Amino acid sequence: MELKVYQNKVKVAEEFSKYLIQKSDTQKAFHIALSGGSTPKIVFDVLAEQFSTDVDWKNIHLYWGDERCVAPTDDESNYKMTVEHLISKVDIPEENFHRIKGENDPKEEAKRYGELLDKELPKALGLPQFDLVILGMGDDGHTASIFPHEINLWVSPDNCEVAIHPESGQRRVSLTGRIINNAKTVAFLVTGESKAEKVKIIIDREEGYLEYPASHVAPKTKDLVWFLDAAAAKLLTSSQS
Ligand SMILES: O=C(O)[C@H](O)[C@@H](O)[C@H](O)[C@H](O)COP(=O)(O)O
Repeated sequence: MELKVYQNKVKVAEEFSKYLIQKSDTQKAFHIALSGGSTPKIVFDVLAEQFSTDVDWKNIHLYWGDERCVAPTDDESNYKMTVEHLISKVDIPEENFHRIKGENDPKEEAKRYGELLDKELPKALGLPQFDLVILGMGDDGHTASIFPHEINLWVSPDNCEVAIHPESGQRRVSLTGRIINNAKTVAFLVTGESKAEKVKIIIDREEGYLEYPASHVAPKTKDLVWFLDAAAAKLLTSSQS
């Protein structure tokens, strides 16, 4: 596991953009699972506005790690956010992005998307393999849309599951642990003081850390990188950050 700590959200966004450019510069299809949330929004803005010509978008294939069960025009939609902050600003072919259809019946969509991954992604150890999975982490330690109250979904035998937001009751379709941990690389994008306590508990494996889904992110390749701002990393000892 590697920790990369930067002064603020914009610096995290700039440095992650450079990291993504370096990782995806392979002249062949690069499959990414995107996250929702406020941190990726800033990353997408910076990537689109400062680095769009540095990425060979025809080789980039975008998927989502989770999606709210809402229409693609709904302000809650991760797809809508990604279109507004990234897709609409870069020259990525229409056939290169594959949204989770939040307007569909959740169970049927979880099945459909799971089958899409089986069909479209390269395989490793018999499972679909992303080149890069981008994850956020909620204040409660959730990641993708696997929440602490449904942590059993992490070990689902399926590629995708239907989850329920603990406060709003909103249904979501989420990748499960078997796909996330089969990725070549997983990058957390975590910023803000509200994350500091869980970042410390999870990274230091403090008592009770396994209650938090984010602590179960452990790619088999061991290629796990945390991009943190100083606020989210403030409780880590200096040797770690
Ligand atoms: O659909 C979502 O909301 C995200 O996938 C979710 O898992 C997000 O990454 C965390 O809630 C952190 O969000 P912030 O980046 O806004 O803190």
